[in-house]
Amino acid sequence: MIRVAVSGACGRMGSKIIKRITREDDMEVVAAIEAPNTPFKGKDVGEVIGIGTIGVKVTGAEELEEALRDSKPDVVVDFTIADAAVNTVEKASKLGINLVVGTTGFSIEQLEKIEKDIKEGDVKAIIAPNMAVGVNVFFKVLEELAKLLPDYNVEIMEAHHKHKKDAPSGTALRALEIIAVATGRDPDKVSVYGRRGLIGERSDDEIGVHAIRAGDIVGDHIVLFAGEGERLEVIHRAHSREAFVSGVIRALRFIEKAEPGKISNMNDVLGIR
Ligand SMILES: NC(=O)C1=CN([C@@H]2O[C@H](COP(=O)(O)OP(=O)(O)OC[C@H]3O[C@@H](n4cnc5c(N)ncnc54)[C@H](O)[C@@H]3O)[C@@H](O)[C@H]2O)C=CC1
Ligand SMILES: O=C(O)C1=N[C@H](C(=O)O)C[C@H](O)C1
Repeated sequence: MIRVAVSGACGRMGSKIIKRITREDDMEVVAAIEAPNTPFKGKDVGEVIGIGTIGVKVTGAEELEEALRDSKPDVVVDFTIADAAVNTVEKASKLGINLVVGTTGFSIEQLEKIEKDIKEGDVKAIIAPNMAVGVNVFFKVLEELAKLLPDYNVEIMEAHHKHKKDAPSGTALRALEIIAVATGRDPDKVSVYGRRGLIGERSDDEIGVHAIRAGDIVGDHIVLFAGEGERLEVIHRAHSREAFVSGVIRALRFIEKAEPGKISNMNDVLGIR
């Protein structure tokens, strides 16, 4: 049995991950962590997320370390916000617990800390801005297209629900990085986030990144490669969060095979080279 602690347990992703784990026969939820001083503290997480009692009480993140020590999970899954995920990684690494992190919106400094904690703790970790199988194939396609069409103008567009806190999405930023690196460009130097005013002509080097927030859009990513007289568009649309949840379940089954002290990604889980 894979013993799983879920941080962000009552959120859009955390609640669906818990629901799915309760239906799998090789894994179980042993801890449910929520924001500090959560009103759900002490309530059964199954009751809170509408699946009935599962015997796991919600704990506030102020007691994260204690909760992890007591529940002894094999893996902590984190779908929260960047600051919270940094803390989850720190505590889990210190206790030698493996990690699956889907949270996005990290700063460079936060990513450096995460990397350092995982290395020092020598734990296994899978961190990916998008766990959907299709998106990870989409990344591979983008890398190939960028090499095949190096002179084409690239624009990245993403659309998400109105509740999403970070922008652009972690997936759009990963797409930017993949395309820039594949064509020998520095993503930080060539990215242009939205455009406004009398900004002049577009340079050939730049990569535009645009974020839409509206209603209940689960997650769309569109990358266009435009040349003279034509354009090629690659589109991934998540219809349901189950696409991400399925990826999390695969990551949970893979993690024992991951390299300790290092951050693995969904390519490692899915065997994409
Ligand atoms: N990698 C992937 O495939 C996906 C990644 N995401 C990312 O996952 C994150 C969460 O997304 P949603 O579930 O839509 O957000 P949400 O806002 O519905 O859920 C986040 C949950 O974390 C809780 N939380 C806040 N601070 C906390 C703390 N210190 N400790 C524990 N819990 C805390 C909140 O109360 C909330 O219940 C975002 O960064 C999002 O971009 C979302 C979908 C797929
Ligand atoms: O917040 C979301 O919802 C999502 N976030 C991830 C991201 O930032 O890329 C992945 C997915 O698109 C849904």
